[in-house]
Amino acid sequence: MTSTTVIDVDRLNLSYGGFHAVKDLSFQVRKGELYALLGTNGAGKTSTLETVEGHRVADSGTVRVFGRSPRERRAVRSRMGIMLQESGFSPDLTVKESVALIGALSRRDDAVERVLDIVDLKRKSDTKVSQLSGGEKRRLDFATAVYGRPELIFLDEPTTGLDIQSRDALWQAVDKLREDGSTVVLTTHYLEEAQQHADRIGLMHKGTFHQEGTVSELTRTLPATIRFSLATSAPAPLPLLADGDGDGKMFLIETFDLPQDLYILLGWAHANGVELRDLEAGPTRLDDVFRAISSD
Ligand SMILES: Nc1ncnc2c1ncn2[C@@H]1O[C@H](COP(=O)(O)OP(=O)(O)OP(=O)(O)O)[C@@H](O)[C@H]1O
Repeated sequence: MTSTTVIDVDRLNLSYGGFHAVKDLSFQVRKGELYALLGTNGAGKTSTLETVEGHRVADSGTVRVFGRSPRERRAVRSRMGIMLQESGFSPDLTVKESVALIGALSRRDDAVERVLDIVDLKRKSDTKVSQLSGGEKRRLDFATAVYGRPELIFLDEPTTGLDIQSRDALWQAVDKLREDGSTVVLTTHYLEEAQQHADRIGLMHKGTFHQEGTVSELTRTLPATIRFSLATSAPAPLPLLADGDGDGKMFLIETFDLPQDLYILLGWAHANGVELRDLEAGPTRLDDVFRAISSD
């Protein structure tokens, strides 16, 4: 563990009765990183995060947050902002009262108006929680992560139920928090958001990491694809190994060097006067990595 390590999980094990939900899991999150903990349903993400947040006790292994046990609530909790899947604000409180309550509970300093502005709920300040829409409730949940600019922020499926504008606004706010030095741990099933925003990803499956690394480290394990069709049969043999669709007109090329193979294919088409119809060159996406592990 170095001075820049914010979270240090070492050989964590968690069980429910006889069911071993998290198995010897180790990872670290460094200061300023956005670390995405992703995985298949039931992989153990929530159980792991609950332990890191100090809500659950490990069966074995150690968890350190800012170098201390997350169970040391006073020392550690005031430095964390946790946006749960549902915060459970009292339905009878107004939005403004709920945000003020976050301040009181977190013991962090901030101005309620500033937080309302960031989560775009100023116009709803005096509205009761029970009268908010699903997306507005989600933005109120986000206030728990924003209030007092916590050093460590947990975002548990933060954009579920948000429209595209609210999503963009949330990610802008997260970017701003990161500029101010916050470290972020994200879980989400929206893989394109993780692909776009995460520095590193821990990909869980059946209680352990299937892979861990940057987006490019994860996606480089699978080939990218080039797809096209030909209007007529090819006048010369294709320059690359391709799968056809049976009638010889649709082709799929799998490649670990997309720019190079695209260059070769376009050069071949040009030299032979061939029209490549419906040409699509797609880099490997996290979805592809996911599909590969889900079929294990
Ligand atoms: N209180 C509990 N009692 C028994 N089993 C549990 C309990 N909580 C979780 N589990 C089991 O532990 C495993 C991991 O659950 P967990 O909620 O950590 O997964 P997850 O990765 O967050 O899943 P999801 O993406 O579906 O939310 C699952 O198989 C789940 O059924």
